[in-house]
Amino acid sequence: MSPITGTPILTAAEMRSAEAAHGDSAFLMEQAGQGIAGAIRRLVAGAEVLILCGPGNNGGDGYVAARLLREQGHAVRIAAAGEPKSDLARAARTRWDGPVEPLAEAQPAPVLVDALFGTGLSRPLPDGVATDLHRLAEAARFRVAIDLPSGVASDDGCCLSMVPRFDLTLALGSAKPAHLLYPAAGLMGEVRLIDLGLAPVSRASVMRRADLPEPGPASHKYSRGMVAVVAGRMGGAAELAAVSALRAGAGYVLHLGGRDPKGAPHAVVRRRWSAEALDDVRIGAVVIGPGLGRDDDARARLDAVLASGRPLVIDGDALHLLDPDAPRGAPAILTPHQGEFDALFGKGEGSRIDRARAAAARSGATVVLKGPDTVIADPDGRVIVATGGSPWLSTAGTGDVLAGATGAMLSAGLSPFDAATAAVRLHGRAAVACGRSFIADDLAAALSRVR
Ligand SMILES: NC(=O)C1=CN([C@@H]2O[C@H](COP(=O)(O)OP(=O)(O)OC[C@H]3O[C@@H](n4cnc5c(N)ncnc54)[C@H](O)[C@@H]3O)[C@@H](O)[C@H]2O)[C@@H](O)CC1
Ligand SMILES: [K+]
Repeated sequence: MSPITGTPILTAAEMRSAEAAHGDSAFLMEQAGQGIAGAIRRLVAGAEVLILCGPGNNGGDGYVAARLLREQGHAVRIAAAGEPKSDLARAARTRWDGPVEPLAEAQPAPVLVDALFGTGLSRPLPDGVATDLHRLAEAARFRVAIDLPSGVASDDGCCLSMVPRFDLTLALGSAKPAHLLYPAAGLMGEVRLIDLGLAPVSRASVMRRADLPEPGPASHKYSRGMVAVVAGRMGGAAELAAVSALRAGAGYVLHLGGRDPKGAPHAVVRRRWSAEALDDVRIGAVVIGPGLGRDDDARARLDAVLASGRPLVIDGDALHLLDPDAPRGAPAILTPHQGEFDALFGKGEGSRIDRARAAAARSGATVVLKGPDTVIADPDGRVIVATGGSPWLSTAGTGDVLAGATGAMLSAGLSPFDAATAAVRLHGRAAVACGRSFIADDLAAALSRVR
Protein backbone atom coordinates (compact mmCIF):
# COMPACT_ATOMS: atom_id res chain seq x y z
CA MET A 1 0.00 0.00 0.00
CA SER A 2 1.57 3.28 -1.05
CA PRO A 3 0.50 6.89 -1.68
CA ILE A 4 -0.76 7.71 -5.17
CA THR A 5 1.51 10.75 -5.41
CA GLY A 6 3.24 10.83 -8.80
CA THR A 7 1.48 7.74 -10.14
CA PRO A 8 -0.18 7.44 -13.57
CA ILE A 9 -3.94 8.03 -13.86
CA LEU A 10 -5.77 5.48 -16.04
CA THR A 11 -9.29 5.50 -17.42
CA ALA A 12 -11.37 2.30 -17.14
CA ALA A 13 -10.57 1.45 -20.79
CA GLU A 14 -6.86 2.03 -20.18
CA MET A 15 -7.05 -0.22 -17.10
CA ARG A 16 -8.65 -2.96 -19.17
CA SER A 17 -5.88 -2.62 -21.78
CA ALA A 18 -3.20 -2.78 -19.10
CA GLU A 19 -4.86 -5.89 -17.68
CA ALA A 20 -5.07 -7.47 -21.15
CA ALA A 21 -1.44 -6.61 -21.89
CA HIS A 22 -0.42 -8.33 -18.65
CA GLY A 23 -2.29 -11.42 -19.79
CA ASP A 24 -2.99 -13.17 -16.48
CA SER A 25 -6.13 -11.62 -14.99
CA ALA A 26 -6.55 -14.37 -12.40
CA PHE A 27 -3.07 -13.62 -11.08
CA LEU A 28 -3.90 -9.90 -10.94
CA MET A 29 -7.08 -10.59 -8.97
CA GLU A 30 -5.13 -12.76 -6.52
CA GLN A 31 -2.57 -9.94 -6.16
CA ALA A 32 -5.37 -7.43 -5.57
CA GLY A 33 -6.99 -9.70 -2.97
CA GLN A 34 -3.67 -10.17 -1.19
CA GLY A 35 -3.05 -6.44 -1.09
CA ILE A 36 -6.55 -5.76 0.22
CA ALA A 37 -6.39 -8.48 2.88
CA GLY A 38 -2.94 -7.31 4.00
CA ALA A 39 -4.04 -3.70 4.28
CA ILE A 40 -7.19 -4.57 6.21
CA ARG A 41 -5.39 -6.87 8.62
CA ARG A 42 -2.86 -4.16 9.42
CA LEU A 43 -5.48 -1.45 9.89
CA VAL A 44 -8.38 -2.98 11.77
CA ALA A 45 -6.71 -4.82 14.66
CA GLY A 46 -8.82 -7.97 14.55
CA ALA A 47 -12.24 -6.29 14.27
CA GLU A 48 -14.88 -8.23 12.33
CA VAL A 49 -15.01 -7.41 8.62
CA LEU A 50 -18.07 -7.48 6.36
CA ILE A 51 -17.25 -7.57 2.63
CA LEU A 52 -19.98 -6.65 0.14
CA CYS A 53 -19.36 -8.42 -3.18
CA GLY A 54 -20.81 -7.29 -6.51
CA PRO A 55 -21.33 -9.26 -9.74
CA GLY A 56 -18.11 -8.30 -11.55
CA ASN A 57 -14.39 -8.45 -10.91
CA ASN A 58 -14.59 -5.85 -8.15
CA GLY A 59 -16.70 -8.44 -6.34
CA GLY A 60 -14.11 -11.04 -7.34
CA ASP A 61 -11.44 -9.06 -5.50
CA GLY A 62 -13.74 -9.10 -2.48
CA TYR A 63 -14.12 -12.91 -2.52
CA VAL A 64 -10.33 -13.36 -2.78
CA ALA A 65 -9.65 -10.92 0.07
CA ALA A 66 -12.27 -12.65 2.24
CA ARG A 67 -10.73 -16.08 1.63
CA LEU A 68 -7.24 -14.85 2.50
CA LEU A 69 -8.42 -13.03 5.63
CA ARG A 70 -10.25 -16.14 6.77
CA GLU A 71 -7.19 -18.34 6.13
CA GLN A 72 -5.28 -15.96 8.37
CA GLY A 73 -7.84 -16.41 11.15
CA HIS A 74 -9.57 -13.06 10.74
CA ALA A 75 -13.32 -12.81 11.41
CA VAL A 76 -14.89 -12.06 8.04
CA ARG A 77 -18.35 -12.33 6.48
CA ILE A 78 -19.56 -11.81 2.91
CA ALA A 79 -22.83 -10.34 1.70
CA ALA A 80 -23.83 -10.17 -1.98
CA ALA A 81 -26.81 -9.00 -4.00
CA GLY A 82 -26.56 -11.96 -6.36
CA GLU A 83 -24.29 -14.48 -7.99
CA PRO A 84 -21.08 -13.39 -9.73
CA LYS A 85 -21.39 -12.85 -13.48
CA SER A 86 -17.79 -12.76 -14.71
CA ASP A 87 -15.72 -15.96 -15.02
CA LEU A 88 -13.01 -14.60 -12.75
CA ALA A 89 -15.45 -13.58 -10.04
CA ARG A 90 -17.19 -16.99 -10.28
CA ALA A 91 -13.85 -18.73 -9.80
CA ALA A 92 -13.07 -16.53 -6.78
CA ARG A 93 -16.54 -17.20 -5.35
CA THR A 94 -16.00 -20.98 -5.68
CA ARG A 95 -12.87 -20.82 -3.55
CA TRP A 96 -14.72 -19.05 -0.72
CA ASP A 97 -16.04 -21.81 1.52
CA GLY A 98 -18.02 -19.65 3.95
CA PRO A 99 -21.64 -18.52 3.68
CA VAL A 100 -22.77 -15.63 1.47
CA GLU A 101 -25.50 -13.57 3.13
CA PRO A 102 -28.16 -11.85 1.02
CA LEU A 103 -27.24 -8.15 0.95
CA ALA A 104 -30.70 -7.02 2.06
CA GLU A 105 -30.47 -9.15 5.23
CA ALA A 106 -26.83 -8.51 6.11
CA GLN A 107 -26.12 -7.37 9.65
CA PRO A 108 -23.50 -4.61 10.07
CA ALA A 109 -19.90 -5.18 11.16
CA PRO A 110 -17.38 -2.70 12.61
CA VAL A 111 -15.40 -2.78 9.36
CA LEU A 112 -17.26 -2.48 6.05
CA VAL A 113 -15.51 -3.31 2.79
CA ASP A 114 -17.25 -2.24 -0.40
CA ALA A 115 -16.40 -4.59 -3.29
CA LEU A 116 -19.72 -4.06 -5.08
CA PHE A 117 -18.64 -2.11 -8.17
CA GLY A 118 -15.38 -0.68 -9.43
CA THR A 119 -14.31 0.58 -12.83
CA GLY A 120 -17.11 -1.35 -14.55
CA LEU A 121 -19.99 0.68 -13.10
CA SER A 122 -21.99 2.00 -16.02
CA ARG A 123 -25.26 3.19 -14.50
CA PRO A 124 -26.75 4.09 -11.09
CA LEU A 125 -26.81 1.34 -8.46
CA PRO A 126 -30.12 -0.52 -8.12
CA ASP A 127 -32.14 1.24 -5.37
CA GLY A 128 -32.03 -1.65 -2.93
CA VAL A 129 -28.25 -2.03 -3.28
CA ALA A 130 -27.64 1.67 -2.66
CA THR A 131 -29.88 1.61 0.41
CA ASP A 132 -28.12 -1.42 1.88
CA LEU A 133 -24.70 0.07 1.19
CA HIS A 134 -25.69 3.23 3.09
CA ARG A 135 -27.27 1.30 5.95
CA LEU A 136 -24.18 -0.85 6.45
CA ALA A 137 -21.74 2.03 5.94
CA GLU A 138 -23.50 4.15 8.54
CA ALA A 139 -23.34 1.35 11.09
CA ALA A 140 -19.62 0.63 10.53
CA ARG A 141 -16.74 2.27 12.37
CA PHE A 142 -14.32 2.00 9.44
CA ARG A 143 -15.27 1.93 5.76
CA VAL A 144 -12.97 0.71 3.01
CA ALA A 145 -13.74 0.99 -0.72
CA ILE A 146 -12.10 -1.49 -3.07
CA ASP A 147 -10.74 0.36 -6.07
CA LEU A 148 -13.58 2.92 -5.95
CA PRO A 149 -16.60 3.60 -3.76
CA SER A 150 -19.58 1.98 -5.47
CA GLY A 151 -21.63 4.61 -7.24
CA VAL A 152 -18.79 6.79 -8.53
CA ALA A 153 -17.98 6.93 -12.23
CA SER A 154 -14.33 6.01 -12.63
CA ASP A 155 -13.54 8.26 -15.58
CA ASP A 156 -14.95 11.60 -14.49
CA GLY A 157 -15.51 11.50 -10.72
CA CYS A 158 -19.28 12.02 -10.99
CA CYS A 159 -21.59 10.19 -8.61
CA LEU A 160 -24.13 8.00 -10.44
CA SER A 161 -25.84 7.25 -7.09
CA MET A 162 -25.68 8.63 -3.56
CA VAL A 163 -22.28 7.45 -2.32
CA PRO A 164 -21.44 7.06 1.37
CA ARG A 165 -18.25 8.58 2.75
CA PHE A 166 -15.32 6.17 3.09
CA ASP A 167 -12.28 6.25 5.37
CA LEU A 168 -9.95 4.47 2.97
CA THR A 169 -10.01 3.69 -0.74
CA LEU A 170 -7.60 1.07 -2.06
CA ALA A 171 -6.87 1.94 -5.70
CA LEU A 172 -5.96 -1.23 -7.58
CA GLY A 173 -3.08 -1.18 -10.03
CA SER A 174 -3.26 2.54 -10.74
CA ALA A 175 -5.02 5.77 -9.82
CA LYS A 176 -8.19 6.51 -11.79
CA PRO A 177 -9.60 9.99 -12.57
CA ALA A 178 -12.28 9.57 -9.87
CA HIS A 179 -9.57 9.28 -7.19
CA LEU A 180 -8.60 12.88 -7.97
CA LEU A 181 -11.71 14.57 -9.36
CA TYR A 182 -14.60 15.95 -7.31
CA PRO A 183 -17.19 15.16 -6.12
CA ALA A 184 -15.95 11.54 -5.97
CA ALA A 185 -12.51 12.46 -4.60
CA GLY A 186 -14.17 14.01 -1.56
CA LEU A 187 -15.82 10.72 -0.59
CA MET A 188 -12.79 8.41 -0.68
CA GLY A 189 -11.03 9.21 2.59
CA GLU A 190 -7.33 8.35 2.26
CA VAL A 191 -6.51 6.92 -1.17
CA ARG A 192 -3.77 4.28 -1.21
CA LEU A 193 -2.41 2.32 -4.15
CA ILE A 194 -2.14 -1.45 -4.24
CA ASP A 195 0.56 -2.19 -6.78
CA LEU A 196 -0.33 -5.08 -9.07
CA GLY A 197 2.92 -4.98 -11.03
CA LEU A 198 1.09 -3.72 -14.13
CA ALA A 199 3.59 -0.91 -14.86
CA PRO A 200 0.74 1.19 -16.28
CA VAL A 201 1.60 4.01 -18.66
CA SER A 202 -0.46 7.16 -19.03
CA ARG A 203 0.00 10.73 -20.17
CA ALA A 204 -1.88 11.82 -17.05
CA SER A 205 -0.41 11.54 -13.57
CA VAL A 206 -0.92 12.65 -9.99
CA MET A 207 1.17 15.61 -8.90
CA ARG A 208 4.35 14.85 -7.00
CA ARG A 209 7.09 16.95 -5.49
CA ALA A 210 8.04 19.55 -8.08
CA ASP A 211 11.61 20.65 -8.75
CA LEU A 212 11.76 24.38 -8.14
CA PRO A 213 14.46 26.53 -9.69
CA GLU A 214 17.22 27.28 -7.15
CA PRO A 215 19.59 30.24 -7.36
CA GLY A 216 23.32 29.41 -7.53
CA PRO A 217 26.41 31.44 -6.64
CA ALA A 218 26.42 33.10 -10.07
CA SER A 219 22.74 34.05 -9.94
CA HIS A 220 21.66 37.67 -10.22
CA LYS A 221 18.27 39.28 -10.15
CA TYR A 222 17.68 38.99 -13.88
CA SER A 223 18.86 35.39 -14.11
CA ARG A 224 16.50 34.51 -11.23
CA GLY A 225 13.73 35.73 -13.52
CA MET A 226 12.17 39.05 -14.38
CA VAL A 227 8.38 39.25 -14.29
CA ALA A 228 6.26 42.11 -15.60
CA VAL A 229 2.80 42.36 -14.04
CA VAL A 230 0.36 44.44 -16.05
CA ALA A 231 -2.14 46.19 -13.78
CA GLY A 232 -5.55 47.60 -14.62
CA ARG A 233 -8.66 48.89 -12.94
CA MET A 234 -8.40 47.06 -9.60
CA GLY A 235 -4.91 47.70 -8.29
CA GLY A 236 -4.98 45.23 -5.38
CA ALA A 237 -5.13 42.13 -7.54
CA ALA A 238 -2.05 43.09 -9.57
CA GLU A 239 -0.27 44.01 -6.30
CA LEU A 240 -0.91 40.52 -4.98
CA ALA A 241 0.35 38.97 -8.20
CA ALA A 242 3.51 41.12 -8.15
CA VAL A 243 4.36 40.38 -4.53
CA SER A 244 3.63 36.68 -5.08
CA ALA A 245 5.99 36.57 -8.05
CA LEU A 246 8.78 37.91 -5.84
CA ARG A 247 7.95 35.62 -2.95
CA ALA A 248 7.82 32.60 -5.26
CA GLY A 249 11.42 33.35 -6.24
CA ALA A 250 11.50 35.89 -9.10
CA GLY A 251 14.55 38.15 -9.00
CA TYR A 252 12.88 41.30 -10.32
CA VAL A 253 9.23 42.26 -10.60
CA LEU A 254 8.10 45.17 -12.67
CA HIS A 255 4.61 46.45 -11.93
CA LEU A 256 3.22 48.30 -14.93
CA GLY A 257 0.36 50.75 -14.43
CA GLY A 258 -1.93 51.31 -11.54
CA ARG A 259 -1.34 53.51 -8.51
CA ASP A 260 1.37 53.16 -5.90
CA PRO A 261 -0.52 51.92 -2.87
CA LYS A 262 0.59 52.94 0.60
CA GLY A 263 2.51 50.25 2.44
CA ALA A 264 3.19 48.18 -0.71
CA PRO A 265 6.55 46.41 -0.74
CA HIS A 266 9.40 48.58 -1.99
CA ALA A 267 10.93 45.53 -3.67
CA VAL A 268 8.38 45.81 -6.49
CA VAL A 269 9.57 48.22 -9.18
CA ARG A 270 6.74 50.44 -10.45
CA ARG A 271 6.35 52.13 -13.83
CA ARG A 272 3.46 53.61 -15.72
CA TRP A 273 1.93 51.32 -18.26
CA SER A 274 3.37 51.53 -21.74
CA ALA A 275 3.59 48.85 -24.39
CA GLU A 276 7.26 49.82 -24.90
CA ALA A 277 8.09 48.72 -21.35
CA LEU A 278 7.65 45.16 -22.60
CA ASP A 279 10.50 45.61 -25.08
CA ASP A 280 12.98 44.85 -22.28
CA VAL A 281 14.46 41.54 -23.43
CA ARG A 282 15.20 40.54 -19.84
CA ILE A 283 11.48 40.07 -19.13
CA GLY A 284 10.98 36.31 -18.84
CA ALA A 285 7.24 36.35 -18.18
CA VAL A 286 4.34 38.79 -18.34
CA VAL A 287 1.38 38.29 -16.01
CA ILE A 288 -1.86 39.89 -17.16
CA GLY A 289 -5.41 39.58 -15.93
CA PRO A 290 -5.61 40.08 -12.17
CA GLY A 291 -7.68 43.26 -11.69
CA LEU A 292 -7.24 44.19 -15.38
CA GLY A 293 -10.90 45.08 -16.03
CA ARG A 294 -12.68 44.36 -19.29
CA ASP A 295 -12.89 47.81 -20.87
CA ASP A 296 -11.19 49.16 -24.00
CA ASP A 297 -8.09 50.08 -22.05
CA ALA A 298 -7.82 46.52 -20.71
CA ARG A 299 -8.23 45.15 -24.22
CA ALA A 300 -5.51 47.46 -25.56
CA ARG A 301 -3.13 46.29 -22.81
CA LEU A 302 -3.86 42.65 -23.56
CA ASP A 303 -3.31 43.21 -27.30
CA ALA A 304 0.05 44.84 -26.57
CA VAL A 305 1.06 42.01 -24.25
CA LEU A 306 0.08 39.39 -26.84
CA ALA A 307 2.10 41.26 -29.47
CA SER A 308 5.16 41.52 -27.20
CA GLY A 309 6.35 37.97 -27.88
CA ARG A 310 7.10 37.44 -24.16
CA PRO A 311 6.00 34.24 -22.39
CA LEU A 312 2.63 34.91 -20.79
CA VAL A 313 0.49 34.04 -17.81
CA ILE A 314 -3.10 34.95 -18.66
CA ASP A 315 -5.52 35.04 -15.76
CA GLY A 316 -8.76 36.62 -14.50
CA ASP A 317 -10.23 39.40 -16.63
CA ALA A 318 -7.76 38.78 -19.47
CA LEU A 319 -9.32 35.35 -19.96
CA HIS A 320 -12.63 37.06 -20.76
CA LEU A 321 -10.96 39.20 -23.43
CA LEU A 322 -8.83 36.46 -24.98
CA ASP A 323 -9.54 34.68 -28.24
CA PRO A 324 -8.22 31.19 -27.41
CA ASP A 325 -8.00 30.27 -31.09
CA ALA A 326 -5.93 33.25 -32.21
CA PRO A 327 -2.28 32.34 -32.87
CA ARG A 328 0.24 33.68 -30.33
CA GLY A 329 3.91 34.35 -30.83
CA ALA A 330 5.05 33.00 -27.46
CA PRO A 331 4.24 30.27 -24.96
CA ALA A 332 1.32 30.99 -22.66
CA ILE A 333 -0.21 29.60 -19.50
CA LEU A 334 -3.95 30.15 -19.00
CA THR A 335 -5.20 29.89 -15.41
CA PRO A 336 -9.02 29.77 -15.51
CA HIS A 337 -11.33 28.57 -12.76
CA GLN A 338 -14.28 26.50 -13.98
CA GLY A 339 -16.50 29.52 -14.77
CA GLU A 340 -13.77 31.27 -16.76
CA PHE A 341 -12.92 27.99 -18.47
CA ASP A 342 -16.53 27.44 -19.57
CA ALA A 343 -16.78 31.00 -20.88
CA LEU A 344 -13.52 30.59 -22.82
CA PHE A 345 -13.88 27.07 -24.20
CA GLY A 346 -17.60 26.24 -23.86
CA LYS A 347 -19.22 23.67 -21.58
CA GLY A 348 -17.92 20.62 -23.49
CA GLU A 349 -18.01 16.91 -22.75
CA GLY A 350 -15.98 14.59 -20.57
CA SER A 351 -14.07 14.90 -17.32
CA ARG A 352 -12.11 17.94 -16.17
CA ILE A 353 -9.01 16.06 -17.35
CA ASP A 354 -10.47 15.52 -20.84
CA ARG A 355 -11.69 19.09 -21.09
CA ALA A 356 -8.47 20.70 -19.90
CA ARG A 357 -6.48 18.51 -22.29
CA ALA A 358 -8.75 19.41 -25.23
CA ALA A 359 -8.53 23.11 -24.33
CA ALA A 360 -4.72 22.98 -24.21
CA ALA A 361 -4.61 21.27 -27.61
CA ARG A 362 -7.05 23.77 -29.08
CA SER A 363 -5.41 26.92 -27.72
CA GLY A 364 -1.80 25.77 -27.92
CA ALA A 365 -1.40 27.04 -24.33
CA THR A 366 -0.76 25.24 -21.07
CA VAL A 367 -4.09 25.25 -19.25
CA VAL A 368 -4.38 25.30 -15.46
CA LEU A 369 -8.02 24.47 -14.73
CA LYS A 370 -8.27 25.59 -11.12
CA GLY A 371 -10.37 23.97 -8.42
CA PRO A 372 -10.05 21.58 -5.49
CA ASP A 373 -8.73 19.19 -8.17
CA THR A 374 -6.60 21.54 -10.25
CA VAL A 375 -5.79 20.02 -13.65
CA ILE A 376 -2.68 21.16 -15.52
CA ALA A 377 -2.75 20.25 -19.22
CA ASP A 378 -0.10 20.76 -21.85
CA PRO A 379 -0.82 21.09 -25.58
CA ASP A 380 1.27 17.92 -26.10
CA GLY A 381 -1.30 15.87 -24.13
CA ARG A 382 0.45 15.59 -20.76
CA VAL A 383 -1.73 16.17 -17.72
CA ILE A 384 -1.00 16.51 -14.02
CA VAL A 385 -3.76 16.59 -11.41
CA ALA A 386 -2.93 18.31 -8.14
CA THR A 387 -3.84 16.97 -4.73
CA GLY A 388 -3.35 18.30 -1.25
CA GLY A 389 -4.46 21.93 -1.55
CA SER A 390 -6.85 23.43 0.96
CA PRO A 391 -10.56 24.25 0.79
CA TRP A 392 -9.64 27.56 2.49
CA LEU A 393 -8.17 28.63 -0.86
CA SER A 394 -11.72 29.57 -1.85
CA THR A 395 -11.25 33.23 -0.96
CA ALA A 396 -10.70 36.39 -3.01
CA GLY A 397 -7.20 36.99 -4.33
CA THR A 398 -5.78 33.47 -4.10
CA GLY A 399 -5.94 33.20 -7.91
CA ASP A 400 -3.88 36.40 -8.20
CA VAL A 401 -1.27 34.79 -5.93
CA LEU A 402 -1.15 31.72 -8.18
CA ALA A 403 -0.80 33.90 -11.30
CA GLY A 404 2.16 35.73 -9.78
CA ALA A 405 3.84 32.51 -8.63
CA THR A 406 3.33 31.03 -12.09
CA GLY A 407 4.98 34.08 -13.63
CA ALA A 408 7.97 33.58 -11.33
CA MET A 409 8.43 29.96 -12.39
CA LEU A 410 8.02 30.78 -16.07
CA SER A 411 10.50 33.67 -15.88
CA ALA A 412 13.05 31.36 -14.26
CA GLY A 413 13.18 29.36 -17.46
CA LEU A 414 10.95 26.37 -16.68
CA SER A 415 8.80 25.11 -19.54
CA PRO A 416 5.18 26.32 -19.28
CA PHE A 417 4.03 22.88 -18.12
CA ASP A 418 6.74 22.60 -15.46
CA ALA A 419 6.25 26.23 -14.42
CA ALA A 420 2.50 25.73 -13.96
CA THR A 421 3.07 22.49 -12.06
CA ALA A 422 5.67 24.04 -9.76
CA ALA A 423 3.47 27.05 -9.05
CA VAL A 424 0.36 25.00 -8.30
CA ARG A 425 2.38 22.81 -5.98
CA LEU A 426 3.94 25.77 -4.16
CA HIS A 427 0.57 27.53 -3.92
CA GLY A 428 -1.07 24.41 -2.44
CA ARG A 429 1.74 23.98 0.09
CA ALA A 430 1.50 27.63 1.07
CA ALA A 431 -2.25 27.24 1.60
CA VAL A 432 -1.73 24.25 3.88
CA ALA A 433 0.95 26.18 5.79
CA CYS A 434 -1.53 29.04 6.30
CA GLY A 435 -4.00 26.79 8.14
CA ARG A 436 -7.56 28.05 8.25
CA SER A 437 -9.37 31.25 7.44
CA PHE A 438 -6.34 32.97 5.91
CA ILE A 439 -6.45 35.84 3.44
CA ALA A 440 -4.66 36.09 0.10
CA ASP A 441 -1.99 38.39 1.58
CA ASP A 442 -1.12 35.67 4.13
CA LEU A 443 -0.89 33.18 1.29
CA ALA A 444 1.50 35.40 -0.65
CA ALA A 445 3.67 35.75 2.47
CA ALA A 446 3.62 31.98 3.01
CA LEU A 447 5.12 31.39 -0.45
CA SER A 448 8.49 32.50 0.95
CA ARG A 449 8.15 30.19 3.93
CA VAL A 450 7.29 27.07 1.95
CA ARG A 451 10.01 27.72 -0.62
N1 LIG B 1 -8.29 -4.02 -14.67
C1 LIG B 1 -7.45 -4.66 -13.90
O1 LIG B 1 -6.26 -4.70 -14.18
C2 LIG B 1 -7.92 -5.33 -12.67
C3 LIG B 1 -9.24 -5.17 -12.25
N2 LIG B 1 -9.66 -5.67 -11.09
C4 LIG B 1 -10.98 -5.38 -10.56
O2 LIG B 1 -11.94 -5.40 -11.56
C5 LIG B 1 -12.79 -4.29 -11.42
C6 LIG B 1 -13.46 -4.07 -12.70
O3 LIG B 1 -14.20 -5.23 -12.93
P1 LIG B 1 -15.43 -5.28 -13.91
O4 LIG B 1 -15.05 -4.70 -15.22
O5 LIG B 1 -15.94 -6.66 -13.87
O6 LIG B 1 -16.43 -4.22 -13.28
P2 LIG B 1 -17.20 -4.15 -11.88
O7 LIG B 1 -16.84 -5.25 -10.99
O8 LIG B 1 -17.01 -2.76 -11.44
O9 LIG B 1 -18.72 -4.31 -12.28
C7 LIG B 1 -19.10 -4.73 -13.55
C8 LIG B 1 -20.33 -5.62 -13.47
O10 LIG B 1 -21.40 -4.92 -12.92
C9 LIG B 1 -22.43 -4.76 -13.89
N3 LIG B 1 -22.94 -3.43 -13.63
C10 LIG B 1 -22.40 -2.24 -13.98
N4 LIG B 1 -23.13 -1.22 -13.46
C11 LIG B 1 -24.15 -1.81 -12.78
C12 LIG B 1 -25.23 -1.31 -12.03
N5 LIG B 1 -25.43 -0.01 -11.85
N6 LIG B 1 -26.09 -2.18 -11.47
C13 LIG B 1 -25.92 -3.48 -11.62
N7 LIG B 1 -24.92 -4.02 -12.31
C14 LIG B 1 -24.04 -3.19 -12.89
C15 LIG B 1 -21.79 -4.99 -15.21
O11 LIG B 1 -22.73 -5.44 -16.15
C16 LIG B 1 -20.77 -6.06 -14.83
O12 LIG B 1 -21.38 -7.32 -14.69
C17 LIG B 1 -11.87 -3.20 -10.93
O13 LIG B 1 -12.55 -2.13 -10.32
C18 LIG B 1 -11.03 -3.99 -9.95
O14 LIG B 1 -11.69 -4.06 -8.70
C19 LIG B 1 -8.82 -6.51 -10.23
O15 LIG B 1 -9.41 -7.76 -10.17
C20 LIG B 1 -7.39 -6.59 -10.60
C21 LIG B 1 -6.96 -6.19 -11.94
K1 LIG C 1 -16.04 -0.80 -4.75
